[in-house]
Amino acid sequence: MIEFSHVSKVYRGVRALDDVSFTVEAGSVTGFLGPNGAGKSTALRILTGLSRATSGSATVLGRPYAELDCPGSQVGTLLDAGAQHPGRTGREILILGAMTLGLPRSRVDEVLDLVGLTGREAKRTFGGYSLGMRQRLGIGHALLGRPRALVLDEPANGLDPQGIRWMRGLLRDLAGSGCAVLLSSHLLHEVEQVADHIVMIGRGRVLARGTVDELSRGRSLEQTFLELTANADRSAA
Ligand SMILES: Nc1ncnc2c1ncn2[C@@H]1O[C@H](COP(=O)(O)OP(=O)(O)OP(=O)(O)O)[C@@H](O)[C@H]1O
Repeated sequence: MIEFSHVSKVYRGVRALDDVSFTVEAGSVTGFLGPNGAGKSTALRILTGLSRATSGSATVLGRPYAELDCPGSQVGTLLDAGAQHPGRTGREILILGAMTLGLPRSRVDEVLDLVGLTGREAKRTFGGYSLGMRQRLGIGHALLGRPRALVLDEPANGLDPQGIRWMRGLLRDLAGSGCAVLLSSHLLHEVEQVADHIVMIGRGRVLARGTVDELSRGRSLEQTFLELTANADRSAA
């Protein structure tokens, strides 16, 4: 469903990704974990056609993102919740997204309901939105076209505890209906609760992948994460 195959990316001498391979199956949530600068955003940008791999390939639904027909209705993406015009209202942003995808306006109301934004909040301009509201709107925007794959970069960032619980339920429901969900996060505890599979990267390389149980091996996921990333730092030094 989502596949990275031997993806490497070099930015002017900086190796941001080094031979990254993993898959995300339909009907599952994969948490993509790594410390700052590990290469998570670079990988997600390559997957969604915003950046080009130096070598290797990344595909969604069997094809590179740029080659998908109407990608917005097949793959939902949220890479930067702040990337909207500050003068547009939340509703206008969703209406524009719905129009681009050829969807009726009724879908906008469904999505607002799904992400828990009230009619009053939807009438406010994006510039006045809190980070949590931006995340909710961004997730709603990603879901407009009822995509079969969802790619989210730090979606829980800025959400309050109720928001985090809401998102967990939403992602589980989406996976339950067959969607392939890939999300990056720093929130280990949160990822532990929502993900079926984990991929840990450090310094651009996959350090470990497997189920939460396989990776934590009776300890906390945090301990495994800290140990693996420290080892990666030591071997790079
Ligand atoms: N456009 C760019 N030009 C040069 N180097 C870049 C560029 N984008 C990312 N990098 C470098 O690539 C590496 C990976 O960065 P990336 O943003 O993918 O990491 P990340 O895991 O998403 O980090 P964070 O959790 O801090 O967002 C870093 O060393 C970063 O400095």
